[in-house]
Amino acid sequence: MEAGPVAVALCFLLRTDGSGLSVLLGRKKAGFGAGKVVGVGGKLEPGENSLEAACREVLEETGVVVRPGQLAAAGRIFFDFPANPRWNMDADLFVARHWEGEPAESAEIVPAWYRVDALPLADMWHDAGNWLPLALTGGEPRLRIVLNEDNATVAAVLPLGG
Ligand SMILES: Nc1[nH]c(=O)nc2c1ncn2[C@H]1C[C@H](O)[C@@H](COP(=O)(O)OP(=O)(O)OP(=O)(O)O)O1
Repeated sequence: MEAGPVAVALCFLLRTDGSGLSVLLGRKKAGFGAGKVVGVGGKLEPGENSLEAACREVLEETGVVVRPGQLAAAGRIFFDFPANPRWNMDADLFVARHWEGEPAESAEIVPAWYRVDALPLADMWHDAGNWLPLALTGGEPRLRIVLNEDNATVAAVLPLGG
């Protein structure tokens, strides 16, 4: 029997300053997607919902304290890896404009602020351009991203059914 997708939660901290809207992303130091700039987040632990997982991952990866009530739903993306279905992930996206603390490097990521109108797409997963700008600007994407056999480039972007 094939296992279902792994549930993950991603949380994008957003701030506005003189140069416009910026988002906190992280360069991944190890694990899945190492070397890439990625959203802060990761897999749900048993018994956790995605809001709780998002808050825990923000704390673990950046040291920032954000509470479930400070998150707003920002979409849902199913990362579909037909060549390696064990990597399939069902990601709930959140944004937050309020939190406590300053981001700091952790064992998992090096966090940094990026302008939303100048996202580091060349350093991210190829699919990020298909969903991240929309998610950060209130478009609430609900998409299935189908990866090619190389598990990297995008084969198709489809609406999420159901
Ligand atoms: N195609 C894709 N595009 C993207 O932008 N992010 C993706 C992606 N496929 C997976 N991800 C993200 C979602 C999730 O946050 C992350 C993988 O989860 P984790 O960071 O928890 O995995 P790791 O293997 O590093 O951690 P452990 O759970 O400690 O093993 O990769």
